[in-house]
Amino acid sequence: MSMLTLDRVWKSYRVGAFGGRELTAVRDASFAVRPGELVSLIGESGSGKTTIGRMALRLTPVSKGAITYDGQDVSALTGRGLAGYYRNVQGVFQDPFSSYNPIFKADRVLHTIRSGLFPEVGAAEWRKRVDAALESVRLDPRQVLDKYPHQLSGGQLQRMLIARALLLDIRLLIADEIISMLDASTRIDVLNLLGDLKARGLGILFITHDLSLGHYISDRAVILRRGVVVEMGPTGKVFGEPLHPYTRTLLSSVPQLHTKWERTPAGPVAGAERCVYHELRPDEPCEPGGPPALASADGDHLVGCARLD
Ligand SMILES: Nc1ncnc2c1ncn2[C@@H]1O[C@H](COP(=O)(O)OP(=O)(O)OP(=O)(O)O)[C@@H](O)[C@H]1O
Repeated sequence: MSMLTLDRVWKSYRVGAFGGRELTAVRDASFAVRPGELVSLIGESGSGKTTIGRMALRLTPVSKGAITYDGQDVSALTGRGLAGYYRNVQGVFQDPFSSYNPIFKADRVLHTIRSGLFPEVGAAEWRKRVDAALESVRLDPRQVLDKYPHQLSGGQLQRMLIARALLLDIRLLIADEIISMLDASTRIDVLNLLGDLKARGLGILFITHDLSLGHYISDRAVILRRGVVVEMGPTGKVFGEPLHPYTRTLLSSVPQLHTKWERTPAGPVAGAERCVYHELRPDEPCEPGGPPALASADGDHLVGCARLD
């Protein structure tokens, strides 16, 4: 069973002077994350990835549709239900420095959990749990405890946030661009760590604009373009046989050694004249606001209309 499910989720922001204009950041998005599964949510800057993560964490409300966790509508949670949700679901974000208060020692993020959520656990036992959580993110407690944020590297701070999530014994991690700011070797370490967590049964929504990283560890990939899921499925299929021209454009624009990287062009994507969606569903109309669902090309490999913009 899926733990986190997005069911036809929309998000509109009020923008412009006095909020007079509406910007639709997410349109009709549906996908799920299951226990022990890493789902990559991939798209360019501005495609709505962070908005989806923030809605799942209830940091911003859903405009239409529903996000459910174990079948319960996340928007409807209050009081204890909401507290219980955050015991199960936590987010880690791109900039680890912004999650720490520079005037407090970094391990405060680990200790405040005890007073807030585990007051029954004694100090010695908590210390043991903190050490175990740090070791499971491959940090040496002696090197990171009792330090201020500026005395630690971005990778160490990022891992400490993951350790915090583990101390909470969460079931789902929403990881938003968590490795973008890390150096190459630390990135691989954190990716490997996510692989370990997955093996322990954690579900992970891995938000990234970097296809090569998305490919490395993910079980399923969801490709987002301008707030619309254009393709999704097992990562091997999406990357091996991309069906939507946007996925192909993204894949072909992954920087390669010795070639100059051009950003993916704005506007209609190249190759949109072939629409696999309409080959599968020739009777669907193709018009703005058109086909809402994705068509199945091969089991759980789904594709959207290539012509909708
Ligand atoms: N609080 C907000 N108010 C108004 N518009 C917003 C708000 N947050 C995001 N947006 C807009 O919604 C769209 C999607 O933004 P979002 O941050 O979700 O994209 P993203 O794919 O995560 O991009 P990035 O990788 O750059 O963070 C963008 O056009 C953005 O400007």
